Amino acid sequence: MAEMEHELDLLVVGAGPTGLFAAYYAGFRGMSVALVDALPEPGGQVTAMYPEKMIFDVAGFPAVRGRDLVASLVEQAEQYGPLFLLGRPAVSLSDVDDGLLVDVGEGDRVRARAVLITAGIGEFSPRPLPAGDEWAGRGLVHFIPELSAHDGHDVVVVGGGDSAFDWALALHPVARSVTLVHRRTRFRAHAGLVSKVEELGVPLVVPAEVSEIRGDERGLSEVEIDVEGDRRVLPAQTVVAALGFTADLGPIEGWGLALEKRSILVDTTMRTNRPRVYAAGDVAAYPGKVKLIATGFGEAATAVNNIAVELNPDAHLFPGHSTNLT
Ligand SMILES: Cc1cc2nc3c(=O)[nH]c(=O)nc-3n(C[C@H](O)[C@H](O)[C@H](O)COP(=O)(O)OP(=O)(O)OC[C@H]3O[C@@H](n4cnc5c(N)ncnc54)[C@H](O)[C@@H]3O)c2cc1C
Repeated sequence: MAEMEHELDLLVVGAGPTGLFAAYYAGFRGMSVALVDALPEPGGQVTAMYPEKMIFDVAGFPAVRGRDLVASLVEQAEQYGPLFLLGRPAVSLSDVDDGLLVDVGEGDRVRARAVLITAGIGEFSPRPLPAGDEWAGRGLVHFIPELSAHDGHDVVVVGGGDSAFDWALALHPVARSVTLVHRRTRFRAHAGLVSKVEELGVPLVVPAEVSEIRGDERGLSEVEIDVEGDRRVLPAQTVVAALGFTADLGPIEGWGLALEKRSILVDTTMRTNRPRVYAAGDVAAYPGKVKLIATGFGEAATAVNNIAVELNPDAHLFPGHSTNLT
């Protein structure tokens, strides 16, 4: 495929809650914007780790399910038609005339007048399932963007933490069967969550390890597990390897930014030490920082309004009230 170069006012690196809200805000301020994320789905930590959990501390929502919050953020951002580049890591950052050039993999680049890094805790890599990671994308998944894709499936969930039990709970109403397999007899998951899954009658097979995944070109069809030396075969069209994620700022650490531990130092305008490069959300550090969704939203607005002035010195820092749009 031909390599592409996109040219925009603002590139947002990371489509988690902070990046999504920043994309909305940049559109509201009249900027053209692209969002790049290494994950194939937007929503950052919320989508990857707790889409089914209720969140109670997002302003205006007494309770909101993770996936619903992400869907609303996407809908809000889409009003201004941002370009989504998903499943693409931002690899390098270099200065060019009047802006910055970011390599987003596969030879594609984004030329932007400013860059806002909302990379959270970095790129996630799921911990692999040793006995079958070659089935990834063919029935083996590490997280589930759309529950209905597993409608009527026999599902084997592997893991013993909160996410494994969250997936078992979420899949139970749609799947034909759900079985949870864990290599230890004790679970790291919250006891209340374990009880809920037990009450649903989901078999918890412990101590057991997946020894082989089998199937054909259409996808996987069964999972062989080793239960203390006994081999058992479970039918499965989906295996959820909920073994956790490792997160790493990766290439961003080499972008010449002032860092503190694994975060990017910013001033009160969210500006980093590199011209026209800003940071917000979990990845941004300053004294007194609190890493929460609510904080990221405020920082996104601060960053984008300051970027608006940096790109157009005649613009006002205060954006006006969104209520004036109607
Ligand atoms: C289990 C759990 C429960 C939580 N519960 C709550 C809660 O109740 N309330 C609350 O306020 N917060 C909660 N949090 C924290 C909250 O999820 C984070 O504060 C929030 O997700 C931060 O959003 P963000 O957009 O800044 O970063 P993230 O959500 O981390 O998103 C960053 C995105 O950047 C992408 N990225 C990173 N590096 C690159 C790169 N080089 N190129 C392309 N993309 C890249 C990542 O793939 C990711 O999608 C919880 C977190 C966890 C793990």
